[in-house]
Amino acid sequence: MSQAINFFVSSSSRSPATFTISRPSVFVSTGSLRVPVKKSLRTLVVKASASDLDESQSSPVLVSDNGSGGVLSSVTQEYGRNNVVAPSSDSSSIEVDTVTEAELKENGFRSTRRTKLICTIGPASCGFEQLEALAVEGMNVARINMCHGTREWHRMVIERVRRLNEEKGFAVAIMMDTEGSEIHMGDLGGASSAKAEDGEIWNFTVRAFDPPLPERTITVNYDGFAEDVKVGDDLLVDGGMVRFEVIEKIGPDVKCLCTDPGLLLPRANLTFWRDGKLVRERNAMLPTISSKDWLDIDFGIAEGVDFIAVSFVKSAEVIKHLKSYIKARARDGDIAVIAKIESIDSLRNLEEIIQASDGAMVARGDLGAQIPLEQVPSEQQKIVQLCRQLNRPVIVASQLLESMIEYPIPTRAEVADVSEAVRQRGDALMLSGESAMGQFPEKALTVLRNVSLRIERRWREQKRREVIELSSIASSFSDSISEEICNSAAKMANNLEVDALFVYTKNGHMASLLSRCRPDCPIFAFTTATSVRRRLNLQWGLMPFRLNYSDDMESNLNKTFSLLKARGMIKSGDLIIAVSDMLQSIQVMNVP
Ligand SMILES: Nc1ncnc2c1ncn2[C@@H]1O[C@H](COP(=O)(O)OP(=O)(O)OP(=O)(O)O)[C@@H](O)[C@H]1O
Ligand SMILES: CC(=O)C(=O)O
Ligand SMILES: [K+]
Ligand SMILES: [Mg+2]
Repeated sequence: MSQAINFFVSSSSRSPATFTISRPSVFVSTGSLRVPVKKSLRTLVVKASASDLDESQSSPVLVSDNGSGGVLSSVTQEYGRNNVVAPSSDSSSIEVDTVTEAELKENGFRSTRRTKLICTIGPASCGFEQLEALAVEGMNVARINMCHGTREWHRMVIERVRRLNEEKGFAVAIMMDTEGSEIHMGDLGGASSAKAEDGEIWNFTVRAFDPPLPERTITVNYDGFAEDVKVGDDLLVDGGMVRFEVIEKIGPDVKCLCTDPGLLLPRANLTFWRDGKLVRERNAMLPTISSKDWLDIDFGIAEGVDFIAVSFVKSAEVIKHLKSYIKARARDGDIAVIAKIESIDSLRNLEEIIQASDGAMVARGDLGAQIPLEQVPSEQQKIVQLCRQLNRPVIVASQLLESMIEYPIPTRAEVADVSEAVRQRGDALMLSGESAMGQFPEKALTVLRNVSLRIERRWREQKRREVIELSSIASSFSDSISEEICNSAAKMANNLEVDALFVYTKNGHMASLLSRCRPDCPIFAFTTATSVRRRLNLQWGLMPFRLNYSDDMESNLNKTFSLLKARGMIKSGDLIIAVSDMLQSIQVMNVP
């Protein structure tokens, strides 16, 4: 007979709620239905247990068959009996971005990309057609960096992305990245770059100038700079791209000798080192969110960005503060806050920072200017793993394809670096200069996409399941149930080799719990809110759909099946597992 495990869990919406897992078992018996679910020889035999057919128990049976065109469960049997079919005349529709739809149709479920891609938008990518080309190529999130450009410029980019989404059916989310108040150079008086030659003396000053700047002059944003540095200190631009030695201090001016020549870029980061150690003087006391950042944050809230990435986070407090600020001000209060891990302080308080935030970014550019470069890869791995444990999306950022700023193909080493980030199963990869001001933004994105697809496929083919043991993160009993359901559903999905996981989730939490398990199949996440749908764009393996649905899972499933079938995105016989945060159940079924 079929093996069923029934859990009785209190529930408000249905009477009496039953949580049932019928374990599929291979057996032959009259009345059971045989369903070939895969091309392999495996056969799923399905039968409703007595309790499942009990009319008083309206919860669904979980393993079911579509042999006769219906889904077998107490509820769907009613559909079958009364010839109630899925509400195909339902006027509501299902929204999914055009890229996901095309990918699904062309390559099928299994081959869709799981790793998400972020592009920093700058002069090389801000045109409507350029943005469209990136969206077509798979950009999930567009990042605007408030270190550069005016608010008007950023508003224009946001408007274009929105228009692209509305007119062309994309679902590109927007991430705003704050400037933060670490020490950096000014904007070079409008020049795009300046060359510092070996042996030249440059003046680093905290004085303000009207452009043009005097020759070999660099303005510094931090007033305490001239007091904090000492003669003999090393001054590193962008973590060592150009190096100077402090030779003289004259009031607000600091004379520096160029010891490693190179190109100075506007607003480049500055660090100073004494006896081989990073100097953290009063600049360590600078606020993480400056007054300019607060204005930018107000701008981001007003524009309704999806994510705010906070630069140079030092502690969890600033994240908590920003989250409550957003909650009080944002219309739907759901801008996700991403903690950028790019300083020594953020590494010291890593766990509490990630715990407080809605996601994290391994911002390797500035991180590599604060810790020895050889330490960056292990910190990356640690952050990626910790985010996975704590169920926070994680972005690996900076210099992934740095050479593609100038060249149409990447170096082998860059491809290896991207592969490693994909292999670590980070949620997202980010382009910076490559897409903001490089010569080949689309080509760089294509490289990220192709490497992601290949590594993900190889992983699946090798059946390299995670060794990572996911610890429980739930803070309430009901969260524990959700977590157990998602862990079990993901495991079942792998073992049964199902085509897709379906998750019905109002706030996205169940979807993220499934994503955390990194299952072999893609996860279709159905949510009622457009903002949640965009936010889920950042998470590994999730394909976010917007759909209106009810508390009745059976009708939701039928509605989804008919809408997706009509769009050619699924077909009869596809095997899926469905979970939802309304009715805590796991259902395994073939698409009727
Ligand atoms: N909006 C913009 N306008 C002009 N140039 C930009 C813009 N955004 C980015 N860039 C250019 O692209 C480069 C890389 O972008 P990126 O966002 O990584 O900035 P960054 O200066 O390295 O700072 P961060 O540490 O915040 O990432 C920048 O140094 C800048 O030259
Ligand atoms: C992305 C970023 O801020 C960095 O790498 O420093
Ligand atoms: K920034
Ligand atoms: Mg940075």
